[in-house]
Amino acid sequence: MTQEQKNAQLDALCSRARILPVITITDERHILPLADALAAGGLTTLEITLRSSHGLAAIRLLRKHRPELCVGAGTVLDGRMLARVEEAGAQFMVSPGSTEELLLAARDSVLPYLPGVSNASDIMRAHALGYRRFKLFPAQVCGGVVALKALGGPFPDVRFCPTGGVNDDNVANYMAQPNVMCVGGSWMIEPAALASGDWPAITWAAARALEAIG
Ligand SMILES: O=C(O)C(=O)C[C@H](O)[C@H](O)COP(=O)(O)O
Repeated sequence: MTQEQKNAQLDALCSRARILPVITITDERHILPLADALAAGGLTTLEITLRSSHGLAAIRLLRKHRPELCVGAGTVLDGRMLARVEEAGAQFMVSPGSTEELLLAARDSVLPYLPGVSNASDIMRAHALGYRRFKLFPAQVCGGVVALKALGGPFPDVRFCPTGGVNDDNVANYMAQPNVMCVGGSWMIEPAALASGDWPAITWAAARALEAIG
């Protein structure tokens, strides 16, 4: 698959998702009810991070039992992790930053990949390899909407998924930027709700996040 085709795949995936919940599983028993709670609130494209040891198992479980969801892998840090998420059945990959190793390995993968960038140099390195779609991370720290406006000048063909510090108060402003295709974040998964298994609260927070972008 060409890089252009993967960019088109990412466009379709991100515009369908609008908000990409970033999920770190700390207890295997949370996997299905958490995914169901988010889906009930309208969030059906999920990024499962490999921050915890349950990440790969969660991707496998969701692909097997929730085929209607779109399940990607986050925190993919190197080629070895990339191979594992492919094998687990992930439908897309995301990383917080980018390395040449990962950018090259992901070009050979069938999976669409959103490399993380935080500045113009990061974008230029990946741009030279054909990448046009990025995770801006950590978005708020990188300058948020002001940074997105500034990056739109030199990179008119680039679109972003800002992640890191996005919340109900700023999400609409992010989504209003012409170079934003979707946003990512964990704000709708409140730790207290997760710990107590308050799934309706998570459904409500997911729906509220979507409502915030209209
Ligand atoms: O784990 C990764 O691979 C990351 O890149 C980090 C996450 O995307 C952010 O931690 C989400 O940001 P918050 O919504 O502010 O929690």
